[in-house]
Amino acid sequence: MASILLLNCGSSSIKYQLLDPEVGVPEAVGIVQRIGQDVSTIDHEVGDQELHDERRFADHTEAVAAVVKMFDEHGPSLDKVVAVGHRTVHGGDEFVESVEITDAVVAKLHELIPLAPLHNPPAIAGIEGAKAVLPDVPHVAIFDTAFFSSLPEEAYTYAIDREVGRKHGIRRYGFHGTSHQFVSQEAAKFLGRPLEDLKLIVAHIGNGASMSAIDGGVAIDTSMGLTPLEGLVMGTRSGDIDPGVHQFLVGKGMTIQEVDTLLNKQSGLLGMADKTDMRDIVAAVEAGDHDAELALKIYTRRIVKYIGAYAAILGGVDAVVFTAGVGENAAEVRRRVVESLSGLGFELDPEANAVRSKVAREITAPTSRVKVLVVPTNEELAMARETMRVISEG
Ligand SMILES: Nc1ncnc2c1ncn2[C@@H]1O[C@H](COP(=O)(O)OP(=O)(O)O)[C@@H](O)[C@H]1O
Ligand SMILES: CC(=O)OP(=O)(O)O
Ligand SMILES: [Mg+2]
Repeated sequence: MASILLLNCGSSSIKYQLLDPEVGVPEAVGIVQRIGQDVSTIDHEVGDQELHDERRFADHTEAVAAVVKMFDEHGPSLDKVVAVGHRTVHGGDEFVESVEITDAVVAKLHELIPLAPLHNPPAIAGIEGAKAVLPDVPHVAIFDTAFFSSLPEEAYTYAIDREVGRKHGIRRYGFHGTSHQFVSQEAAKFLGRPLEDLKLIVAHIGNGASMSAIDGGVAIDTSMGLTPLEGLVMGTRSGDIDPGVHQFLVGKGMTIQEVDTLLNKQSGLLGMADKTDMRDIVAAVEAGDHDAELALKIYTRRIVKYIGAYAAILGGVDAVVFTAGVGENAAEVRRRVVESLSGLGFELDPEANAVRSKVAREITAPTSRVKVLVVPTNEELAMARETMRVISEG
């Protein structure tokens, strides 16, 4: 029995699991939410016990301590943990694959904070918090950016002055890589075809959202860029926008910091319709709310645009794959996207699309020119496997 503790520290949350990668079924699963707000919550599931607590966690350090306390009080014991895997969003140029975390690695992660200000500080807090409690086991950093280190030069280079680009390391990195890779492998298994033969478009649509074009298992393009702001419309992020907006708003009296906060935290679904959660958006649309309807149209249109672009870049597409919180659960989003693509031969199977399930499934009709799949992601399982690989090779 080799239990691995997996920590996925987001900007305001920590998702965690205790998992033996060979068994695949978690021994414990939990989530801390609304870290830093007036009331935070922690939910810890072990066996058929579901524990819930509400308290303020001022930061990720306090939240990690609360997670450890849950394990101490309700189990399972962390004594048999052999390694800890940490989701680490930005690896920059420095890290193109997972690494065992040393003090030097933590120092580099600090240097990368400007590239992922919402994501890297929580990861560092998670690493420091978990190392304090489990100092004698290896800790492994698994980078969102690693899977996209295969991007061709013409996909990762921005069309700006090349000296400025090189000097400051301005390039597309791509994020959610662990999920894009895992889901593409699962899609190949579902289709019963070798991944090497498949042209796939993966849409990882959660609170943060990104798409990728994957040719034979290799990522050749992705929608997130230097930072996790580019690309799709997200819960609070604008995604693609005219870069001229920055200068324009600064001219109107905003500071560049305020513009950055606007685009990262006050835009997307929240900015357009006052709600970040797709369940609330869909409910508002059903109630006839015009802002929510417009937000959903903009949101789905962006996904449709990327599908068209990536089908063209790939030179054909075998399957489009939806995953993550919205992709797996929001049938209305999938319906709108697939129906918009009818001109390209996409044909939705409405009954299959309405099914709620935790397993991979197809949601298009047998006559559809392109298959559309829903494939649940499991970043924690992929992270556990990766952690085992690093420590056994280490
Ligand atoms: N049943 C549901 N129907 C529609 N959307 C859902 C449902 N459950 C979750 N979501 C959406 O998924 C999002 C969370 O997705 P997730 O992949 O967990 O995101 P993240 O990892 O970025 O926190 C929520 O903000 C919500 O918009
Ligand atoms: C990189 C990123 O956007 O991550 P998340 O979806 O967890 O916010
Ligand atoms: Mg996520």
